[in-house]
Amino acid sequence: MAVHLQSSLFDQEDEVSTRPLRGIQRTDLGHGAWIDVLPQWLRGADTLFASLVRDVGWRAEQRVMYERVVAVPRLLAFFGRRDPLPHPALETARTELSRHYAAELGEPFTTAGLCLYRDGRDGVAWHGDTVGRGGTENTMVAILSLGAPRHLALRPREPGPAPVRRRLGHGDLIVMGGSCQRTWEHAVPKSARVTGARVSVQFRPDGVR
Ligand SMILES: O=C(O)CCC(=O)C(=O)O
Ligand SMILES: [Fe+2]
Repeated sequence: MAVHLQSSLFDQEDEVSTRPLRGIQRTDLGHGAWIDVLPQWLRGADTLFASLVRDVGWRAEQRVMYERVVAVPRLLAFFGRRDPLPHPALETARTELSRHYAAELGEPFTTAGLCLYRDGRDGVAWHGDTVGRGGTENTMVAILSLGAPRHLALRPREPGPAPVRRRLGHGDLIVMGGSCQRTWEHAVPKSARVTGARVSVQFRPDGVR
């Protein structure tokens, strides 16, 4: 697949590994929601990005909108708890996240959802991950971002707290936690300023979608 990785996204270590999660910074969003952010969590992000773009069986999806079938503007792949992940570094990343959040989350991260945003015309509209337990229970969704930087925008469902926006760069980690999936919504807005492709890897516990 012809996707473009900016040459300024330098992280050209061949070996892919994660840095300690110790320094992760929490922001309380209000309404019981929070985000944790750790820039440059991953070393060797170029290698992992290239490998995922090349090796993952990306699927185009369609959905019905205003009675018409339209293409979902991003490519997708999903790995359930028993599926081998498409790169060993993702297994390590999932294990590290499960260890770091064990006490607070009370269960491990198990599944991995992958999205490929081919350029700035791809994006995802406002939503919460509420298909499963995230609609009724506190949970966590951890996102590793690779490739061209994109914004993750967050807004509360009920008025009160101010919306927030985080620029997710190559190798960055963001974790949405607490009530975030049911009391807030998130989106990756389309943008004419985006210069290349981005891969997002979302780790979730069982039953959260
Ligand atoms: O691209 C991202 O990091 C967010 C993806 C997302 O919100 C989702 O797939 O549910
Ligand atoms: Fe989401």
